[in-house]
Amino acid sequence: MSSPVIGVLALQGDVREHLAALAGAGAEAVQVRRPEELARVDGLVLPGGESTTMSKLAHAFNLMEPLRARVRAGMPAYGSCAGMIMLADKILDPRSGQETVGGIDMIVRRNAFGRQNESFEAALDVAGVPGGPVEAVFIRAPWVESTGAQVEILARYEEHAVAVRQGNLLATSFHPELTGDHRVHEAFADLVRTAR
Ligand SMILES: NC(=O)CC[C@H](N)C(=O)O
Repeated sequence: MSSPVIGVLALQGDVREHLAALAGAGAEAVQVRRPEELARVDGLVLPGGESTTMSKLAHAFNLMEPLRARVRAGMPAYGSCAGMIMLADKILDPRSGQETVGGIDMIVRRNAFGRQNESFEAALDVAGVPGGPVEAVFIRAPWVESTGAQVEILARYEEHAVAVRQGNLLATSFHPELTGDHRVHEAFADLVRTAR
């Protein structure tokens, strides 16, 4: 089967790292900054960065409604960290005017791990990612506060859900794009192939 074309939302954040991880996972990876570019991809990664800024830029680039429409229509999407926040139906503690694309029936808490623990790493078993624990890098990460019935929790750190899936939507609190381990991106690329 030909490799799927996977976009990385390139408004802000660690776009390059996701492009490299997708290439490492055998996908064709392209940047998405305009509605025409979004229309051409089979799946989309929403990177880590700053969800408030990403939300504002998505509006400024006329991407918010097209993103919502494609997610509603079933396009596979994967959000890491700020990208997870973008895929959440609800933010517990949004900045004023902060909106999300939504799609995953969950409430997330931004910067949830707090000052003492702003950045840390942990080896986590992630359901659907074979081959042993994933080295998970958390940077001012959100956690999932609560989920609806359709949401599958794929990983937890302590008692908190930090990786989830609902249908074709995948989200992690952590940043697999920073470790050189491409298994999470491979799992997402498989999801995109299956959905095509
Ligand atoms: N590394 C990250 O993506 C941080 C996310 C950031 N704290 C936010 O609220 O968007």
